[in-house]
Amino acid sequence: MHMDSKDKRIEKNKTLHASFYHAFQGFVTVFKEERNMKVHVLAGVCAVIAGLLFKLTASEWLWIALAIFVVIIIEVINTSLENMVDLATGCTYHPLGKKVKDMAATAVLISAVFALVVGGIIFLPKVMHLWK
Ligand SMILES: Nc1ncnc2c1ncn2[C@@H]1O[C@H](COP(=O)(O)OP(=O)(O)OP(=O)(O)O)[C@@H](O)[C@H]1O
Repeated sequence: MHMDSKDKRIEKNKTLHASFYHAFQGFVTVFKEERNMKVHVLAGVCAVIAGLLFKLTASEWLWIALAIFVVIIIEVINTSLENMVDLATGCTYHPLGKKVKDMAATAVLISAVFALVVGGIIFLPKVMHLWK
């Protein structure tokens, strides 16, 4: 959970470039530190490849894109909350820390189920059709 950044400044971003740079750094940190994020990104890449192979319609692509982005956004928020809990508790046990982390994990789980449902509705009939 420890992040050793060379960038120690704490003032507000002064340029759009700096805002984008720090937002990108946030994504890189979640990707490096959270195994689940790697799984989500891999699943998203697989869905995009499958979408290209099955030549999805525009509305099907919109649902797939929504599912991919929702899961990734919730995972970023989950990781952010986990870090906040560790910061607030000093990585010691606290019942409220447990509540926050468990609820954030629930949000990730619900978003992943949503993505599975969307993927199932779009891809399952196409896969069944291939087998016929
Ligand atoms: N400071 C704490 N106080 C109380 N319980 C905690 C605390 N830190 C972690 N836990 C418990 O351990 C679980 C796992 O916490 P951890 O920080 O390892 O999350 P994680 O394994 O990275 O979760 P996820 O798989 O959602 O990314 C939490 O859901 C919570 O139940």
